[in-house]
Amino acid sequence: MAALPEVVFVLGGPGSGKGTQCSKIIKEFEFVHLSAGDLLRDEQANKESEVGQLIEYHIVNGTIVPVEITCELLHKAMKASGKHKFLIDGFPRNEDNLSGWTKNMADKTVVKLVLCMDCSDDICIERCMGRGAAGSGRSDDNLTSLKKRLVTFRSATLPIVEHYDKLGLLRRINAERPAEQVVFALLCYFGVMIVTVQPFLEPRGFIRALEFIFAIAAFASVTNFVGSIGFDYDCGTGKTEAVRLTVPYPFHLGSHSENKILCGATKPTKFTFFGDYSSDAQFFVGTGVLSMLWAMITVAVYLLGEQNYRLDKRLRYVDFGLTLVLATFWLAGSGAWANGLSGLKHETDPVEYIRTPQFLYGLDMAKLHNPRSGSFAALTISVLLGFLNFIMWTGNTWFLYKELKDEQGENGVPNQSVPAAAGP
Ligand SMILES: Nc1ncnc2c1ncn2[C@@H]1O[C@H](COP(=O)(O)OP(=O)(O)O)[C@@H](O)[C@H]1O
Ligand SMILES: Nc1ccn([C@H]2C[C@H](O)[C@@H](COP(=O)(O)OP(=O)(O)O)O2)c(=O)n1
Repeated sequence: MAALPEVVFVLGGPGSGKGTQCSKIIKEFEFVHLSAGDLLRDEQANKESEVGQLIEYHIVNGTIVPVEITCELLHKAMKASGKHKFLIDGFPRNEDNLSGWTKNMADKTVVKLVLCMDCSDDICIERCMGRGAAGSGRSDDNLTSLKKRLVTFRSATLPIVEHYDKLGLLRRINAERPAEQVVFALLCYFGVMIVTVQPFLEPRGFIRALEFIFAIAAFASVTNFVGSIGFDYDCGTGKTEAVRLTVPYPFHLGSHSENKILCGATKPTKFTFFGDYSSDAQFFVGTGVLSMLWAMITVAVYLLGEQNYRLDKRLRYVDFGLTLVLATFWLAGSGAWANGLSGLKHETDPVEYIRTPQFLYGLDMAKLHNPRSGSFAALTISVLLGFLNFIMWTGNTWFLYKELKDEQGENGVPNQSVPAAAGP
């Protein structure tokens, strides 16, 4: 099922800079800017509109137009854009706006964030008067309308701001600073809330973060493993000496030997194993390292370049292809490593070891007693982690495939692939 359209509301007093900042945000982020005030002014300017006069009355008096009108205009504009992410400025402005939105749009959209532009009345008035003097042509950029609008903002809009604050969706911005500083703060919020967290709330990003952790866990449990077996050596003087032989990664047992001085002898005794399980272990570890690297690269891309990732289909095909290859590697690697581990356990069984004279160099086997085996649990867990990785990478292949397919429009045009048009 396709995700619901996302909405960021931008609130603030008249002249606080909502429109100015929205037009800067959409240059950096793939959002469509919809200004409730602009939509109402356009409707009011439409000679055929039945509600034009009603809108004009509210605008001049600084009061709020009934939500049925505003919500329908917003809904129409959202549908007409064909896009998925909206920056809605100047809405919801009162209780009526909020309940109308909740009734008609709450189940069709997700509100991701509410930005509030904090600005003193004096600065708001100064900016709106400046906007009027610069030729905005707006019937409400005059002192009388402005004073009424500020009263409306305080009495009707601030409770809505508080409502979103309680929901944890509100971000306040000091809008009195120069526009460049304000936009910097806003872009940080967008970066953190929209770009950083969002990809990890979707299956692709969430599973990729888990894959990163589980790939490390899988190969680290093999590379960090140092197993051991032990037994006692009878010195023949009533004394025994404990012998411990290590079984280190990469488990090329034939080339690993240990020299031990036993019972004060002048020459050391060489102990070795037979067998080679290094190719199974190294293939498994290699798959883990490759997976970790790919997960790291894609996590960085999701974090810093989610938009580019969505826009560039080649990137998504590469992600899909490599994820599929790594899923296959995990299956092959885990299977091979499970088989290798069972051979390794057999080869390093201490009971067998002390009974097999040809493995020992000039040792009297009758002097070896009390075989002790170390724990291989970490390696058993690594096999399980390998198969878990296989399941995750296969699952992610499916989600990446679904994403590629879902975002394919009717004519093969990706639904979200075109950056938003510049706003007003
Ligand atoms: N940070 C700012 N510093 C100075 N002037 C600003 C700033 N932000 C906006 N303005 C100016 O103030 C006026 C009102 O801005 P606008 O974005 O239209 O506000 P709003 O949409 O909140 O009514 C515009 O003339 C704009 O150029
Ligand atoms: N949700 C809304 C938004 C605006 N209006 C009306 C009433 C407002 O005073 C005017 C102008 O809104 P606009 O957002 O353009 O005004 P400012 O950007 O805050 O100066 O439109 C409304 O009735 N309901």
